Amino acid sequence: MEALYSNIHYWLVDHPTISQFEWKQGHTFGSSISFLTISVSVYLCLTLLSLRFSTFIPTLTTTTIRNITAMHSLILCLLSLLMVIAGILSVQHQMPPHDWKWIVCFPGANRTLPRGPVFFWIYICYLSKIIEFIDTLLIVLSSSRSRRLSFLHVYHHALVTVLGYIGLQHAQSMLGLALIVNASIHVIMYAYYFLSAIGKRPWWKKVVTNCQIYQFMLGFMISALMLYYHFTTEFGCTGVGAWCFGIVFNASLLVLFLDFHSKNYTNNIKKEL
Ligand SMILES: CC(C)(COP(=O)(O)OP(=O)(O)OC[C@H]1O[C@@H](n2cnc3c(N)ncnc32)[C@H](O)[C@@H]1OP(=O)(O)O)[C@@H](O)C(=O)NCCC(=O)NCCSC(=O)CC(=O)O
Repeated sequence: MEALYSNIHYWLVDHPTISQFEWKQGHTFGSSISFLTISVSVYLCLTLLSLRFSTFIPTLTTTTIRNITAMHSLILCLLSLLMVIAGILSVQHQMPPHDWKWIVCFPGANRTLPRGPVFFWIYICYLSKIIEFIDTLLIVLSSSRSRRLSFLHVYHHALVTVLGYIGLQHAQSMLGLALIVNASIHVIMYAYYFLSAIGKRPWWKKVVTNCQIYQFMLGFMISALMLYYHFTTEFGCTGVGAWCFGIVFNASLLVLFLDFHSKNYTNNIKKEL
């Protein structure tokens, strides 16, 4: 058992590529402003064009689209699970001994650089947000696109990538925790999408939405703690400027998800009554 743990720890934390990782703008793959701008612009342009010219876009047969979405969702589900495990091990490894405050507040005044295993996995999470653009492509190519290509979906996919970039660039406090929480939610979300795609639509759709809503609420609570440390400790916390963008995004997603919740589930209760 111990040998298995050491092996996992080596491949997820201690391997030189991971332990010596450093986000260097312009050097690390995907770290240039042009990479970010082009990726997000191409994503938005193609999505808007597909909305504008939806009648010209062929829809794939149900079987083809289901097989591709099932495979894509399974890959993202497993990748998210990997990020949860690696995120926990990396935080444990990189956190100074018994300094629990570090989880929500990386020491400021140039004392924290975006390097080491925690930032490696945040970086993988950032790249995974670009892979998640494929979700939108799959929706566009499916027959249910008019129902599922929502503002919430496109807004989330475009902005989360930008915020991941800004967070890495500024070694934003709380990102390690955000990685673990968000990847955990994505494990169940992509499991839900996988099961839907293979025709076994789970009964727990509402549970997934509730978990997403709790995630955004938790974001506010942890932020309050981070701000407390920021204003009461000698060096403050890193990336408070980047956090300002993040918290506005968090608030907007909370509003959009509450709206999604009331539209999708409140009517069901009324129908049941
Ligand atoms: C329960 C939810 C996860 C999903 O709600 P939806 O109404 O979109 O779900 P649904 O029941 O229509 O989904 C089932 C349909 O999705 C298809 N499907 C399968 N895999 C998919 C994938 N990877 N991306 C997009 N769609 C996919 C299935 O084949 C099925 O199609 P068919 O219906 O044709 O059989 C919800 O809580 C939610 O997140 N809603 C917002 C919509 C969204 O885009 N969410 C993801 C990004 S936001 C996010 O990720 C926030 C976060 O960080 O937590």
